[in-house]
Amino acid sequence: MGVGRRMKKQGPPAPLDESKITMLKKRKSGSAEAPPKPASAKRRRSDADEPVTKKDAPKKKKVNADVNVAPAKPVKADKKKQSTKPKAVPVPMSDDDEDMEDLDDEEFGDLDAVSEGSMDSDDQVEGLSDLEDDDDNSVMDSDDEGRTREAMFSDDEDMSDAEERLTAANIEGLSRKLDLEQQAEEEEAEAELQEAALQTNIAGPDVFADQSQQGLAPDLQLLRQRITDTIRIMGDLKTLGQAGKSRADYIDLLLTDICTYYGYTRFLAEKLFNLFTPMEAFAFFEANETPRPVVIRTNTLRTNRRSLAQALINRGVVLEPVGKWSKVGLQVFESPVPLGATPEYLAGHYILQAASSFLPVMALAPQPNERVLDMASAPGGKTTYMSALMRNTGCVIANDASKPRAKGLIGNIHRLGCKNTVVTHMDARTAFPKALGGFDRVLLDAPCTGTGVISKDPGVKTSKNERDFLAIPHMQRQLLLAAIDSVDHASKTGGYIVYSTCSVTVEENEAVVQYVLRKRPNVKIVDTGLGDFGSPGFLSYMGKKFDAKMALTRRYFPHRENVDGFYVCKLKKTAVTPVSKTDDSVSSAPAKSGSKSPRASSAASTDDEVYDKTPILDENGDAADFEGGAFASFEDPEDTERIARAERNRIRRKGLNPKGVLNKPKKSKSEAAPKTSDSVPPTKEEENKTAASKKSTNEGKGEKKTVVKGKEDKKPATKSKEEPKAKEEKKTEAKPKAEKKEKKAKKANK
Ligand SMILES: C[S@@+](CC[C@H](N)C(=O)[O-])C[C@H]1O[C@@H](n2cnc3c(N)ncnc32)[C@H](O)[C@@H]1O
Repeated sequence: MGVGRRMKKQGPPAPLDESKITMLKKRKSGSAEAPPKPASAKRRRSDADEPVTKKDAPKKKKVNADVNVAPAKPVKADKKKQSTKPKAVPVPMSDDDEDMEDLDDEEFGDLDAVSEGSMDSDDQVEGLSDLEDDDDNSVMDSDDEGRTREAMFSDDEDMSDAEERLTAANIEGLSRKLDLEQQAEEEEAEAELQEAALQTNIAGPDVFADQSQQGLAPDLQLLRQRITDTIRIMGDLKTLGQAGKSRADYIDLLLTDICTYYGYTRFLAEKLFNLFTPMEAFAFFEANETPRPVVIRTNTLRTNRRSLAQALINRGVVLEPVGKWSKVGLQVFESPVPLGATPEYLAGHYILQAASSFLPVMALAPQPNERVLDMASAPGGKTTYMSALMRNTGCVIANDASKPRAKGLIGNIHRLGCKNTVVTHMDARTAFPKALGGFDRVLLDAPCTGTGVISKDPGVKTSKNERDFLAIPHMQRQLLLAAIDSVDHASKTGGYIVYSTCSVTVEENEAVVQYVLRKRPNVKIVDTGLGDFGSPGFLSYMGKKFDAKMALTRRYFPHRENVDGFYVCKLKKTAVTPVSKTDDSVSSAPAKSGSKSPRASSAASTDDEVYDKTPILDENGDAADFEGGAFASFEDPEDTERIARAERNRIRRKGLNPKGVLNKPKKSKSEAAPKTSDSVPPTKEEENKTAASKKSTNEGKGEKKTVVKGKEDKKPATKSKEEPKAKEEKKTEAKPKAEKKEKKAKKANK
């Protein structure tokens, strides 16, 4: 009982305690069969609870008001007064507990019902109202309840049963009412204070006056006050603005204050400020000062959310579902144990993952048996989610350019039991689709400036400069083009790309998408499927207009959704990228001379241009070959084809036409000899022949066969340096022999 009770007291809901619920449901069904008469606490509640929960709020007030005023019931009023002292005594706590037990017993009709902690008080109020309205009603029949009260109010032993019950009910009712009133008063006072603070400067405070204090350590309270004052003035500049001060002056002052108060560089503060109204910008900066809720994602490859919640609750963790939008997220309010070291964590039952980071995967919606690419995947929160959604079928290529991060990725993949995942460590800009293409879906959770996760990494406030906001979006554009070109538009189940960042700037989001829409007319923005959660992408920004469908992309903000700042865009590829378009997109750099392949030329000509090999076609240009082939089991005959294909790709990468190179008649041994690193790699046959001839040559010379033999072949300079040495050695070896011969000859002569 302890756990469930603790949870209800500390956090709102316990909607996940389903195993307990099942047990309780059984109990409930048992009690339902029992005769209705045995006036128990349960019965009181079962009579009262369900209809009461929603309608009793007014009743509660009415009853309490009666209690306070009605002279016809002096006893109640007296008891109530007496009750002011016991109110602080743990009676309400006991009541709470009891109510919780009752709730446990009776209210857990479904998971959500558990979360209604307010039902406790409602229950009580209902009991109270019943008690007053009809003296003989079922509430009063509650023997168990009566006994409980007796025990609780043992000081009042001389009172009659009815009085006792009345008193107990009044005390708790009053206690709750007082609590509510106090809370309301406090809220009112707070609101008044805030209003007063604003009213004091109703004529428009002279926010510029304080600037003389610059240079001293800032008084943060004053600074904050000035920020709010400036924002208020900017809301009605005509009335509140000072003469001679323009909007720009106020913005300038506000930005200066924001930088001082929150610690941003001017550059970044301005960039972020420009995304919102001044008021909302303030809310955004404020939200960045507080952490987002801790969220874990259930790994459905190993367990389910209900069992996981139960296991963690048993460890004293206070949690609830993250929201209706996710079936696997749990928000953790409190944990007496480190969440990264529980047995459940170690067994891979969950992963610590920010709520917003679920969204791109949900938008991508990978299906079982698909071939999916996660272009920038470490540390694998999204990869492992994809793997789980695909139920460990199909294939996920999890790539990341960072080796240390890729190690973390591998760790997570193993811990979470993802068996359909292959980790690669490549620069996705150049590796895809050259190395692999034809994916059903691609996720590009792009490297970004991290302006959406400042609460996690406050270093962003000062570390990101103008250069970053040029270089990073540039990289994002390259990656997104590669992502698009790696998708098979003809995929029967997919053909989708999801682009996401944990940044809120337009340069990294809408502007990147706009760029690729221009470069790749064969993609279109589609609905993310994430519903109303979040806000639509910007349709325009600072005079720039974006695609009308940009509103289908989603933005998430810490101050709006209480999640990390995030951006999600879903694209559907409708056709292979037209070669003409890839040529169009050539920027300034000239095409590689001598290259006859249009694809190769376009790829070589610009740094943001990539090949479109969606999918990588076989020799006959037949894409159907790839259905289940590219990622199927690596059987021998298929391997041969793959190797051949890889070879063709290799040749293409070198800017050569594979057909031309492979169909060339094989040169004679002597002709083939001077191969450079740029030439086409030798076939196996050729390699064997070369190796055999080298071996025989070396054996003939009596030299030892070494591993670096090949290198020596490629580096004649080294060899030539070694030759004179060997000759000298031979000479020195030969000298004593000659001397001996001479001596022998002399002896013979004698
Ligand atoms: C936002 S993080 C990815 C987070 C990951 N998707 C997850 O959910 O755990 C961006 C990743 O991109 C990787 N990265 C940066 N440049 C890359 C490139 N050119 N190719 C592939 N990965 C790259 C970084 O190493 C980093 O791990």
